Amino acid sequence: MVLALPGPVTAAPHPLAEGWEYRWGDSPLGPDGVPEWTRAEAPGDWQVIGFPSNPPNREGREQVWFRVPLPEGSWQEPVLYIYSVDIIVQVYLDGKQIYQYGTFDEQGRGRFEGWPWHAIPLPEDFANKTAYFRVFSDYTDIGLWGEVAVIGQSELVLFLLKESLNALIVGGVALLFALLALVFAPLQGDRKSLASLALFALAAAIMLVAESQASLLLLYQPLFWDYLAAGSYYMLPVALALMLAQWLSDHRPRLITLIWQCHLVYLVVALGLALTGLVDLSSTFPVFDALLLVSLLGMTLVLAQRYRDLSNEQQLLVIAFGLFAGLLIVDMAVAHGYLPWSRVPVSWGILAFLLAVVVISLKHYARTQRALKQLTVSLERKVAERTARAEALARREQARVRMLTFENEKNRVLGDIITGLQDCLSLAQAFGLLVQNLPDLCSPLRGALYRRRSGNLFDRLTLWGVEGERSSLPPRLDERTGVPLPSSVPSAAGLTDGESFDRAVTGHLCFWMNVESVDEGVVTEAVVLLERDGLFESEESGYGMARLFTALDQAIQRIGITLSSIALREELQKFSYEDALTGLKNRRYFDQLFEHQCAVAVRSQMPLSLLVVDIDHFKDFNDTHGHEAGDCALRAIAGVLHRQFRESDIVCRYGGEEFVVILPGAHTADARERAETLCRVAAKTPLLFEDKTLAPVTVSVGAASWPESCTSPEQLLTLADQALYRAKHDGRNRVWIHGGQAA
Ligand SMILES: Nc1nc2c(ncn2[C@@H]2O[C@H](COP(=O)(O)OP(=O)(O)OP(=O)(O)O)[C@@H](O)[C@H]2O)c(=O)[nH]1
Repeated sequence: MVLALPGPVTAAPHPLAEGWEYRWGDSPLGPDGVPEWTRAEAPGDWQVIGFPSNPPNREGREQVWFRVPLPEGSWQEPVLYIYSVDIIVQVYLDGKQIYQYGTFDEQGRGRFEGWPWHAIPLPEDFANKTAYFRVFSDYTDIGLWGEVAVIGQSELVLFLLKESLNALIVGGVALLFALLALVFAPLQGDRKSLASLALFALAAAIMLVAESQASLLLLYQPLFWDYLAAGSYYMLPVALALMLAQWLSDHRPRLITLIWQCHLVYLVVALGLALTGLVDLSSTFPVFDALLLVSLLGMTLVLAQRYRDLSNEQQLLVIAFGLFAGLLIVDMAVAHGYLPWSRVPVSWGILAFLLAVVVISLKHYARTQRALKQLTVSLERKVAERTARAEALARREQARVRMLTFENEKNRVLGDIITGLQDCLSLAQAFGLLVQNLPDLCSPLRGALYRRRSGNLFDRLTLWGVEGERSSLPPRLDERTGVPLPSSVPSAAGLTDGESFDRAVTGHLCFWMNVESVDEGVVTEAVVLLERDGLFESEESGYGMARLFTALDQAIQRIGITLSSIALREELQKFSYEDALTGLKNRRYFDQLFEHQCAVAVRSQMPLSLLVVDIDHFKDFNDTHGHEAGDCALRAIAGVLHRQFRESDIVCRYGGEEFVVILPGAHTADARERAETLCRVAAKTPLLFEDKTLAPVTVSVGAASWPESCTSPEQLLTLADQALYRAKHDGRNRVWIHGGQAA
């Protein structure tokens, strides 16, 4: 028993710690209706007891009397303060009932009406008088409970407030907790855990306030506060077990689930029965306490088993839980009289538990903040990376669009070049066109076009984009420039790797323009060298350069193919104008050219002569030496003709053993002289055939000149032919000039 009140000082509270006696049973009433046991002289067996609670040998009895002498002292408005009574009481002094709590029936029984504190007003002359207490209880405990003291009315209020202070403060803190947890529960990930914490804190707050003695100062409704205290008290194990279930969510023991379910059911059933009047609220406490004891032990057992599996934070909570549970058990033991009465600081256990939660929550908060910070940093980094990727993609896309536009433009230029080339009759004409248009195709790259002159030597045909002096592109290409020569590069088309070109010509792009001819097969007819600086300097340069290179390579291959067809056509054309046996121009060529030369002569008023040359007795020669020898003779005379006349003269085989020579600008005298020389040289030219030297053949020549022989140059052939006839007729191996004489 702890009486927290100060010692017996006048005007100070005086605890009634001594002189208590008890007596089982109920007093008979005297004729005046006053219980006889309130008279001092009444016979009876009063037993001494340390404190008027739970006298020994109860044996199911529900009625007991206590008495105590009241102390001396002077108090302002003295009251007899009793913390509480199990469960109803009447107080007598001087044979008069001075107080009653609860209703006693005729059998001296009554119902539970709450556990309020009692302030029993005392008359002024109470000193040294004996106070009698008639108590009824069908509860486990019987008698007075807590402090019993004489105290002044105003001191009592202060005393009650002081005693309740702890509970009120902790209750307020717990209520704040509950509200915070309820507010944050919907926002946090572990909302079940927070919700059960909120439930615990709320139940603890209500319990502490409802159980505090100050609550009755606010509202003197003992049963209301007791129901509130009971409900919140019964809710505590539900909230506790729910919290444990959350902590052990990985391996939630069924026992924990069973505990909170049982307590919830008990709460509803007990309060329901008490509220409907089927049982007294007081009688629900012992059962609950027994259940709570079992539950606490069960929870402790589960936690002890799982203690090692728990995190440090959970272990801290378990320790706080242990403290709280221990205080609860002590409180129960005090309440049921197993331990002497004292104020058990259950509120401190609740506070410790809540503080542990605060510490952990703050730690969690700090950790969450750190994680959030890290998440923010990593998100920002990711956003930056994605932005950079998107920008790079956009730049690449822009470059691709530029490239496509560039390629489209180049394809158009290439198309024009190919169309132009298809109209060309000769390679010379084709290269003329390339000189004009290749810069367009290759721009903005600076470069030059080289054409093979002979062997491995290439002449620069054109240069674009740079001043000649400052160009790194050489005027000629040969082995010394480092450009791979056609003979050492079997297939330029196979080289599609820019690096190969780098190795070939450092700093330049080099393209081979291959042309296929009947005579020589595939030869590199031209080389295009491009300076690679200045274009696609961005990060996509590798990509752009590779595409550009591929596009140009394909374009130049197409040009090469087109040039090949021009070369072929040129060769075919050459063959159609050339006599295969002698290599001289043929009659078709003569016909076209003679007409042209006639026109030129008339236009330029330059003289024009024509010789018709015929081998004499060629039939006999063939017959004598054979046709092969005849061919040999034809080639020999062709050679003489080729050597005897100038570049500007045109020598053609007219057919069979007959030749014609057009002499632009030659008068009759010139024609005569040249024809006579021809006759002489032919007659002296030995014929080598199959290691034999045959006798030379002679030729007869008929000649005619414009304007001496005729008015129109077109008449020259007829006139020269007539002259030839005269030369033959006159004996052959001679020259006959039309309109003149034989030579
Ligand atoms: N071997 C060879 N003989 C040819 C060729 N073209 C024509 N001839 C021959 O040339 C001969 C021409 O004979 P003719 O027209 O009678 O004249 P000719 O024998 O030269 O007598 P003249 O012209 O009067 O001196 C024929 O026998 C032809 O077969 C040729 O390409 N090769």
